[in-house]
Amino acid sequence: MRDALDATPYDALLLLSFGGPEGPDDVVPFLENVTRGRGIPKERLKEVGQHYFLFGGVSPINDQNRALLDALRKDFAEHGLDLPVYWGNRNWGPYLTDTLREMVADGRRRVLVLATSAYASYSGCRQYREDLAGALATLEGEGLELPRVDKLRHYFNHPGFLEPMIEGLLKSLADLPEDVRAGAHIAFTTHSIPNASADTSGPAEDHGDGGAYVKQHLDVARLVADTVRERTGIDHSWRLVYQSRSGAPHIPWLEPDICDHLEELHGSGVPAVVMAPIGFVSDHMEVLYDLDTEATAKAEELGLPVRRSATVGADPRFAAAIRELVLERAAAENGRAVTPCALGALGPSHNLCPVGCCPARAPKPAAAGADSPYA
Ligand SMILES: CC1=C(CCC(=O)O)c2cc3nc(cc4[nH]c(cc5[nH]c(cc1n2)c(C)c5CCC(=O)O)c(CCC(=O)O)c4C)C(CCC(=O)O)=C3C
Ligand SMILES: [Fe+2]
Repeated sequence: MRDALDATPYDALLLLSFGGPEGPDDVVPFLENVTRGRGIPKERLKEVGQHYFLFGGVSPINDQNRALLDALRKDFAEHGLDLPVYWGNRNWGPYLTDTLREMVADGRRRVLVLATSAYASYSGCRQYREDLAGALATLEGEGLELPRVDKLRHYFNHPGFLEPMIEGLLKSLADLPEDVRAGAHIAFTTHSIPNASADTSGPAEDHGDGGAYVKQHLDVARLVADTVRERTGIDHSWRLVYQSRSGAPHIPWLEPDICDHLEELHGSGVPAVVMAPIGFVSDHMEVLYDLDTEATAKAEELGLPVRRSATVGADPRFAAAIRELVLERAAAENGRAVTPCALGALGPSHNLCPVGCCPARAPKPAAAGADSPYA
């Protein structure tokens, strides 16, 4: 029998995600929650609403988070790690504030947060930290004793995040017709963000020359492409491209867009493409609509064979990686020496976001970082 694992000082893990509508009546209020104070054009919102209505008003993201919760609980139980796992969202129920209130009622004092975003950026990191601060402020206003909240480091370069991604990509390549397979190009995709956010993503030392967001994605793309070459013997061409752009057209966002990229590839005689959404943790709406619907229709129009590879989702290797990250962080908090696990050229990401990491346009309190107003 294995020794029980110990996550002290932590007494709970909180899965913190985006949230999504669960039926047609939820779509408009959900989009209002997402875009409150963010200046997204009305036209774009109508369009995005249609994406959800196309799927019955249901985002797949909630079921994927339920599957991830199951995978985490199963993995923890199998390894004798007695750590309760909770779930709260930024934009739809179960709402973060309600979950945190429930955690306080259950007596949780040291909470470790797993956000469903693997990379540094305002949208993928600080915005979640702002939501945590907002939830803590609400609970403080209710006179509750606040738990201490920490956030797990970015896991984009953890083998448990990368291995399922590589396997999915190999599967998609194998699924292409044989005559075009060897010549297939890999389009690694992630969410486009404003250039200004990309340039200031990550700690200050990364700002300016593209920022941590692009650097981290390029590191993953290179690693995955290298591994595919080692395993297949084929050197596929690849590029990091972007999807799901919103915001006003005159504001520069990361480019090229996947659809423009497909057109360009077709024009230069590339025989097939695999789209690999390395920027996302699960097959949620951005993947189902922007890649599987829109970009796939574009490829069909061009007569370009295309496949889309799977995201990690609730893969048991990802759940195991989260367990390892939890134990790694617990050891660090206890002052024990640990060797953080990370592949690629960048090394393990910081445990505590430094002051000025992924700044917001308008500064707001953010928890679980060096500038947190909550210890
Ligand atoms: C970096 C990043 C991630 C990856 C990291 C992470 O996963 O957190 C991500 C994930 C997601 N984004 C999602 C949905 C939306 N994002 C929007 C808007 C925006 N996203 C942005 C960035 C990101 N977004 C940005 C810079 C905006 C512009 C407005 C702003 O500055 O805040 C809008 C408004 C309409 C639109 O413009 O599209 C929606 C509906 C969903 C849920 C999907 C589902 O329901 O299955 C998920 C997982
Ligand atoms: Fe988004």
